[in-house]
Amino acid sequence: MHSAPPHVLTAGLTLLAILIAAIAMGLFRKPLDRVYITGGSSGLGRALAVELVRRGAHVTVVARDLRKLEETTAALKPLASPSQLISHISADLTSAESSEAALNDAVVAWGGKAPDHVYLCAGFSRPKFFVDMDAQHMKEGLDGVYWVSAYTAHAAVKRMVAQRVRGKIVFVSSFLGYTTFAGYTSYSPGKYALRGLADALRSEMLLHNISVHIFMSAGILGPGFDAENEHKPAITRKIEEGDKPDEPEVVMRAMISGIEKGHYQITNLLITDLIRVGAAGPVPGNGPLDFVYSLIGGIEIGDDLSPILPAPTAFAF
Ligand SMILES: NC(=O)C1=CN([C@@H]2O[C@H](COP(=O)(O)OP(=O)(O)OC[C@H]3O[C@@H](n4cnc5c(N)ncnc54)[C@H](OP(=O)(O)O)[C@@H]3O)[C@@H](O)[C@H]2O)C=CC1
Ligand SMILES: CCCCCCCCCCCCCCCC(=O)[C@@H](N)CO
Repeated sequence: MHSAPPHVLTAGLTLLAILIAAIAMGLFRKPLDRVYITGGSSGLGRALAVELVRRGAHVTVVARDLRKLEETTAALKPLASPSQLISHISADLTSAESSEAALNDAVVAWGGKAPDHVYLCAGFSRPKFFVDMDAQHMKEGLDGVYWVSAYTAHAAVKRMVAQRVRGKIVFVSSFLGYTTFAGYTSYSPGKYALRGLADALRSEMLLHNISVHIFMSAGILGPGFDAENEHKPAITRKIEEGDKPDEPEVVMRAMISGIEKGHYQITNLLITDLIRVGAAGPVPGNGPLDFVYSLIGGIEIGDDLSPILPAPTAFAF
């Protein structure tokens, strides 16, 4: 019977003690994800902030209204452990300068490190007939739907690539970024444009190990939806009866589940999938069911919405 000589035992025990101490000090722990959420003070963005704080990330939310932001971080902090950094930044993201400044502010808390997850949830919608709007309304549409995300994506990608941070950029477009109808002449252009940006960026970011996703959501209940409904033309309302909007938490789960499945274009409604397979272009699909969708989605409906509308179409303009 051989037993280990005492000096080997001592060395082994010392190594073990060092290992236990290192684990206790968190030396082998993966650093927490640094998450940047635009539009994080309301609706989908806020639901996402809550979820990602619960999952243990550092979370910074960005929006304009400081009061809503303060209220949001006050609700987030009790969900976080002491090591998680929770903060907010007030900025109007429709300008390139303030978008870059907001991101610069955010990274200070992370020791200058770029975010590894960027969620672009900010956006708004004011449905109106084209004939009734002025040039200012048209411009605000593109600013508040396209530029509000494009500038932040640009600032974030520059930092992430420079620092070789692998991560994710997630755009939030809409069902109305594939197809559209009366009432959305100031909204759909920006949501289509986001898809054009994301499609090209997805391809470029393969070179940098950054995955790009775009969420083509159906209706989301909440303050944004209430505001758009105040002035929504009756025909717009009527066409939308084909969609039952969901609570932000439900929509947020569909978005996260799409990301986890590795989907590039994420959907949360069957009609969106039918339209996606016809409209998506040269980007990855979501699996074998896409073929089935394309058979149904290929049926031409033109301007006759009767197969999908719940009632005969008598519109009050
Ligand atoms: N609601 C719906 O039915 C649908 C919505 N979407 C899209 O999903 C996203 C979330 O929608 P929803 O949950 O309704 O959002 P909400 O309207 O509830 O919240 C919008 C958020 O974006 C912020 N925001 C808006 N404009 C700016 C700006 N210029 N600069 C900085 N922050 C801004 C708002 O804060 P603040 O005003 O303080 O700046 C708020 O935090 C949007 O992009 C929307 O277009 C897609 C499909 C359906
Ligand atoms: C030409 C083809 C027409 C087919 C119509 C069928 C069903 C209607 C589904 C409408 C879903 C709208 C969800 C997105 C809403 C949105 O993004 C805004 N609420 C913005 O906030």
